[in-house]
Amino acid sequence: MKILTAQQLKKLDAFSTERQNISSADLMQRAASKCFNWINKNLGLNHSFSIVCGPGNNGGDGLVIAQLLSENNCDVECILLNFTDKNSPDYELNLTKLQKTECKIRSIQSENELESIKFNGKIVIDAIFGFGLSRPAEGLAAVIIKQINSSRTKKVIAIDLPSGLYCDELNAKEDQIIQADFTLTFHVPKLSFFFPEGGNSVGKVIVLDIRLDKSFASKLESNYSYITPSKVGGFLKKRKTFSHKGTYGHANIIAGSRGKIGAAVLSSKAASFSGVGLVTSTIPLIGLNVMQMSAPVAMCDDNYGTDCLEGKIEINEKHTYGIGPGIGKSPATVQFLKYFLKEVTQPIVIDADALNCISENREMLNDIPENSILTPHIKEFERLAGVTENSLDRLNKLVEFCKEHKVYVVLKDARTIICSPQGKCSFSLNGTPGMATGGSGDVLTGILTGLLAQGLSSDETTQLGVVLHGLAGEFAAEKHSEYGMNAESLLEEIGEGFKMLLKI
Ligand SMILES: NC(=O)C1=CN([C@@H]2O[C@H](COP(=O)(O)OP(=O)(O)OC[C@H]3O[C@@H](n4cnc5c(N)ncnc54)[C@H](OP(=O)(O)O)[C@@H]3O)[C@@H](O)[C@H]2O)[C@@H](O)CC1
Ligand SMILES: [K+]
Repeated sequence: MKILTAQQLKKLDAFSTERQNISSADLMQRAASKCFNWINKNLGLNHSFSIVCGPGNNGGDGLVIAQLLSENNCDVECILLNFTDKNSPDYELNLTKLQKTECKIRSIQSENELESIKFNGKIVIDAIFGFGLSRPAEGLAAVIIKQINSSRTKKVIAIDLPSGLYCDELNAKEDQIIQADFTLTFHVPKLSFFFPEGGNSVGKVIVLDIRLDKSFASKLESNYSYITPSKVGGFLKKRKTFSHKGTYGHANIIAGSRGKIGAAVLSSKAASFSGVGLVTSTIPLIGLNVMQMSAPVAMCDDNYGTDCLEGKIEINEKHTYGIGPGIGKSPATVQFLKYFLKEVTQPIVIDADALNCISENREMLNDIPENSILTPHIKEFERLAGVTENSLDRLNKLVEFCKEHKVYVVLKDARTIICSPQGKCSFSLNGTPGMATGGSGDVLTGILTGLLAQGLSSDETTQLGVVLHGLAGEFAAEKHSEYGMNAESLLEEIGEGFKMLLKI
């Protein structure tokens, strides 16, 4: 699904109401009903609700949610921020309707009036600003945002976007933004959700389908899209009854050096849980016993070096290679990598120290086969493509890099970004902060190599692999918490990830 700018969302909104022959107020009613239903189903109605409304249509959504809560006999208070008299028409219409209900309404003109408002113990619904934010929140809006953020609220639910967060621009560090537990966003997540500059404020993102015109949306120009489990589930190939290990490809994980054999084990095991027919681990001799004992499913090729990989590898055209986890950067390994890249012609997966060796020996960039998949984290990417100033600068450099080198890059972060050789970027919302531990990346390399080996294209591999890895993380966090999980927990949950993708 395409990620759209605020301007495009406005166009889509206008087109959809015209096409469906409904008014903009009807669309607002639909959007707000979706929010109400989500709250009812997931949090229940037995709470004290405080709804804070700004002057635009985001505030209008808040007013309709207040009506619905009030009609359902909830304890609800609506706070109107009157910093302008230019309220939107649908806001005015819904305020008149709300005034006919039992809902308590308080109109706030100045900062002193905020002192009497308490958010402690309440569910706060943030409907101050949505995608119409045109400048940083200041004055009354900034003060109330600060007050909500520092209160002991039960939960904060942001409608469409946390107020103060831009839709498709970067916020400055000092900007006041609502820190939401949940963001109920309409139609599609917004670009800013994927960047660390504001993305920490969104909490858990719930995308609500408000039936905007999908065919019109698909024709809008956007370089960015959002990957969902339901989209990538379709990339999985059906396994045939009469099939054997040779049917499903051969992943060859080139990894490890003295003290870093664990990386090779994690990658090889992850590959073996990805549906691939066969796994070979190409490791230095030092890792042979460890690998054979901890990953008996993997065959070992220990012909290249004792403590680290060295020498000239013989390329097998039938193998799909993933190279890098734990290989180190010793001069012998750099030579090994140089030779490998010169010889290999099929797309490969390149991770970790292999990327660091390449950034220090940039001529190797020219030898990377087309459509290969590079999986740097932000620091590794900056070593390859240069230091970046912020997320938007990084995104632009990412597009340039992928186009220039005709490769896919999976830029690993809390919100992983995939960029294709055509410069198209896909974003995933799957994953959890519990995955921010050593070895998670090695697991991703294994999954990607295993999927690529099964004949999926690089495009399918990156999208499916990133979502699957994120789902495995979510299942691990559910079982062990975000604190009590590690990269090995991900391995155990890859199967649950597959089960979910197969159900959709
Ligand atoms: N298509 C969809 O997806 C649907 C969208 N819907 C909803 O509409 C929302 C977008 O509504 P919107 O366009 O009215 O803008 P919104 O965010 O309410 O704010 C605009 C107001 O705030 C003001 N303002 C801005 N910044 C300010 C600041 N820093 N400090 C003070 N004031 C500031 C601005 O003033 P101005 O910039 O004109 O001076 C204007 O008065 C969207 O997020 C979603 O919730 C649903 O109802 C239905 C389907
Ligand atoms: K909001």
